[in-house]
Amino acid sequence: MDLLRNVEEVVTKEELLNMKGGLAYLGFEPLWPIHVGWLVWAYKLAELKEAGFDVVILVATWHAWVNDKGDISQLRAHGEKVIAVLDKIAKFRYVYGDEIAKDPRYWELVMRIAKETSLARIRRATPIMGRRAEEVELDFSKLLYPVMQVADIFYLGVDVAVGGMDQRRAHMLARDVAEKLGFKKPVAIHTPIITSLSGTGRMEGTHREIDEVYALFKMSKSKPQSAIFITDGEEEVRNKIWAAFCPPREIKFNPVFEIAAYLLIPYHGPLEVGGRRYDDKSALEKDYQSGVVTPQQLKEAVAASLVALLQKLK
Ligand SMILES: Nc1ncnc2c1ncn2[C@@H]1O[C@H](COP(=O)(O)OP(=O)(O)OP(=O)(O)O)[C@@H](O)[C@H]1O
Ligand SMILES: N[C@@H](Cc1ccc(O)cc1)C(=O)O
Repeated sequence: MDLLRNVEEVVTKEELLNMKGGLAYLGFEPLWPIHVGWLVWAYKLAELKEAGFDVVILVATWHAWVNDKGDISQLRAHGEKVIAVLDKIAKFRYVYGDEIAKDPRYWELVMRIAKETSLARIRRATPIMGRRAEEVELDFSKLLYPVMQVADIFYLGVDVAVGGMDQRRAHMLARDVAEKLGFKKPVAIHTPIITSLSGTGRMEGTHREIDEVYALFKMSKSKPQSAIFITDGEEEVRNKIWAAFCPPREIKFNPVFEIAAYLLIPYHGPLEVGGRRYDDKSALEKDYQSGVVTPQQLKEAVAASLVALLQKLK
């Protein structure tokens, strides 16, 4: 099993390759319906499980409440629906944020981590909650969110922290604080992010770090027009893909190409495009960039394959 395939970044590869199993974790804010971007990490977690890791998923009810996504009981109900989909991919273990928050030891960890962290660093970590630093100024609880996410890692005893690229600041903070507090330093695996179906628009004048760019322009359930939901029917999927941003010969921030490259080819391949079969993303990349594969061909192929994949998860 190649754990390094279809990941954007591993910190560090050597540490991961030297591991013989351990606890891998990912957290999500439970809100239904989820979009297809989530499948990228779900399949990576399934690979980790297959490789012998114990995989625990944190249903982050508390964090989602802090992030204004609903009250705890509503969020738990959303979480159940997400778990029903993940169950079709692999049997993972689940813990709930509101359960671990009942333990005083959890809050002791929060305080110890906060003591080792500057306010400036916490402000820079807000992409992990899908927000810009300016947005959290009026609600102090949101500044505790990154500290809680790091506390989750130590509380659960995580060896490998998994998340999309927009989550990297939590994991880098956990690595730094682990050293200061003498805790186990987690390896971080960051999976690729699928861009919003409407693309990024014009990005000039925005000198942003890459994880901020991802947080702003990713396919996101907060922007329903940007996303293909797991609940979308065949016609909806086809219409959305048909209308999606998909510039010819351009693969960067091209959501249709990314769905093919990061989701369909690795986990539901091979992908049949314009009469050719692709079981490796670099071949499709080359053919798309040279114009051998057109946006229309790519859209047709992605829509058909995605409809079939979603069918399996319903
Ligand atoms: N577009 C995407 N492509 C790939 N992974 C994603 C995408 N969006 C989110 N993720 C990953 O899914 C996990 C949950 O993220 P998050 O709750 O922010 O997703 P979301 O559904 O877009 O929510 P929101 O709209 O509230 O930001 C994180 O690990 C994140 O990196
Ligand atoms: N920050 C994550 C959710 C999360 C919450 C707590 C964690 O420990 C990990 C992840 C997101 O927005 O999706």
